[in-house]
Amino acid sequence: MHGKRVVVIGIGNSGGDIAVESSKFAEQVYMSTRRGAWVIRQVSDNGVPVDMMYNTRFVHILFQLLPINFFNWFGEKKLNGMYDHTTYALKPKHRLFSQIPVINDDLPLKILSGSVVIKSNVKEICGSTVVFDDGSTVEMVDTIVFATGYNYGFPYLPNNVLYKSGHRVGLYKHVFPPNLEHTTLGVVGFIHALGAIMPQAEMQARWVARVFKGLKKLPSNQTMIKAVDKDTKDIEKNYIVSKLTPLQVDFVSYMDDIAGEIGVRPGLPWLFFTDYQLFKHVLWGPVSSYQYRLMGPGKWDGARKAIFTQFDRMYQPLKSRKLEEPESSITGHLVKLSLVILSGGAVAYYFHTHHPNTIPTLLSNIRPQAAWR
Ligand SMILES: NC(=O)C1=CN([C@@H]2O[C@H](COP(=O)(O)OP(=O)(O)OC[C@H]3O[C@@H](n4cnc5c(N)ncnc54)[C@H](OP(=O)(O)O)[C@@H]3O)[C@@H](O)[C@H]2O)C=CC1
Repeated sequence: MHGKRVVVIGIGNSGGDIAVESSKFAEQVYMSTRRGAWVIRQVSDNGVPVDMMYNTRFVHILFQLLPINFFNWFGEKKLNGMYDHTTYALKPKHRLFSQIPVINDDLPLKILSGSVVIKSNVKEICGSTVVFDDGSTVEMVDTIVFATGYNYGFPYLPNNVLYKSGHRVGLYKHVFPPNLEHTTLGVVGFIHALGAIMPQAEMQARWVARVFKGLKKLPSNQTMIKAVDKDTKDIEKNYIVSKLTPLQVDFVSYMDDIAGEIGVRPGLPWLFFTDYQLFKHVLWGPVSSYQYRLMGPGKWDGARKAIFTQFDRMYQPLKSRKLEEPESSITGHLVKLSLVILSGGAVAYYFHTHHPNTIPTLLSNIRPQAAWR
């Protein structure tokens, strides 16, 4: 890419990475998008990694209680507060939580400094000239990168193994083909969520191991097929599922769901009464793999301590210069607590009056499991 004029087509996470990296050496990078994208940062408020900040049970409960449009509005406002997506020519046609966002801390800076220029969709390519939908052109282009996504397929499997559910390869809970006579195949890592793949793949692998060992039975083929189709319908309610983006799951719901299969899902009410300090960490802290090692098969005695110290480990590399720690303010804590109690009360009251079944259903979903009681 050194000294080249580059056009990157597609503004997914591949396109974002390629544009940013090549802009360090290229003469000029252009990035073409047909519908734009929301660009989010990995480093969130106070420098906390975005998944440590938002992949928490508290946020997850709010997502279940409040309408998705509220989170779209809130998230888009926060993102535009950092860099206005219209000014940066990024503003997409879709809402924040209906597509995979581009996670890229550097892209806005590259756009601001002019080393990456956002363009509309490509209309045609004439020799070394690229013509865009809005009539503008870029001349003397050396390299065009098609960062236009993947086709997902299993060409090495017999057709009868695959069950299609809309755009998705229909796997029971994204792992088991639902129409096999015997459970001899499990697919691990074939999902996408706003969270790291490693803990999700680990959870799937733990389930697969138990099924293959005969410790856990799968439901009948018909039940699995029904569940696959329901899952596809559910995700399509708020998310644009296409052949390019068929793998989406909700991080916490999915982790808890598979954990339920294994018998390792932590129950909040149970923790509240038996270990309040741990309850607070499990409710407010990131849903990391440690939470699924507290009890049940695969229990790890170090899990509780690991949960309490996960932020220490994250901050450790930053402690490269000794500074005085700021004192925590009691008033700040009290204000935060009152806000939480007030908003929690308001939300609970609203749902109690408008949707009387929601709260009992939610509580029954987060109850402790028999496997580890
Ligand atoms: N660091 C990481 O964790 C990374 C993760 N990934 C992941 O890999 C997966 C694939 O990502 P990626 O390769 O970016 O692919 P995506 O499918 O996410 O994005 C493809 C992009 O190409 C555009 N596109 C597709 N077809 C056309 C076309 N015919 N004409 C014009 N534009 C087109 C799409 O536009 P439109 O939206 O309009 O359809 C979209 O902007 C994703 O899950 C992604 O998150 C990828 C890179 C890095």
